[in-house]
Amino acid sequence: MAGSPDAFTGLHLVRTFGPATAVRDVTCVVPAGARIAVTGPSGSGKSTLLHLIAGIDEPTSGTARWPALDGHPRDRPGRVGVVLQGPALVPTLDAGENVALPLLLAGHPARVARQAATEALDLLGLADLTGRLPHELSGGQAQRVSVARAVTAGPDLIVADEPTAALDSAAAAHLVDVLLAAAERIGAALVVATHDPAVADRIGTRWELVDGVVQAPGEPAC
Ligand SMILES: Nc1ncnc2c1ncn2[C@@H]1O[C@H](COP(=O)(O)OP(=O)(O)OP(=O)(O)O)[C@@H](O)[C@H]1O
Repeated sequence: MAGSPDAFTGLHLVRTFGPATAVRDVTCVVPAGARIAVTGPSGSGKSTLLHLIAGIDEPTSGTARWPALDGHPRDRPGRVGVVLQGPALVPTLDAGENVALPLLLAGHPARVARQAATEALDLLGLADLTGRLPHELSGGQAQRVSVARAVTAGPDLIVADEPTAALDSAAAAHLVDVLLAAAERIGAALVVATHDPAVADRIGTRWELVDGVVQAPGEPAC
């Protein structure tokens, strides 16, 4: 998407937790429509970097910007879609209600939110799951519903932290299909943290994190 503003830019991002430095001077750009896999060993800072990119955590120093949003994600509900590790659906709401939630929180009327949720589930081939409660879903189905929830408000950027971690290889492949299809349909950039080389290969550009620093041989992060 040449000419479109970048989804995210990070300048000298540092995030420390007490004496531990999780992200160490990362300068990176997520262009509009990009497909980026963030890989690296356990504890290398993948989740921390993704939280900074999603705007759900603040850097200790450095600058995080979302040019496509013209503001911070906290002030632009639904414009950054987030899929977190593990079960993240509200257990008392059915799949359709979970997917409608970001729009309800952004102040849309219930009827509009429910309609958009139905369309998001439909587009991703998940319509048959609409009325099911989270405990009636498999792990893979729950993660696919989480993707629908992340995209229902039409974000510019989708951030998914180890979305396939608890899934077998077939369910992981299906989840990647759903993520890529969702990003394509809404024209969003996609950043996925993963341990799984097969998942990383399908996403595209790879950022390798080592000890809080992005190593991206042949494919600079900035
Ligand atoms: N809230 C926190 N409080 C203290 N330390 C933290 C916190 N979050 C992360 N860390 C530390 O920061 C470092 C990076 O953690 P992070 O979760 O970002 O790595 P990761 O690459 O996502 O790991 P994994 O692949 O195991 O999920 C680790 O040393 C971790 O212990």
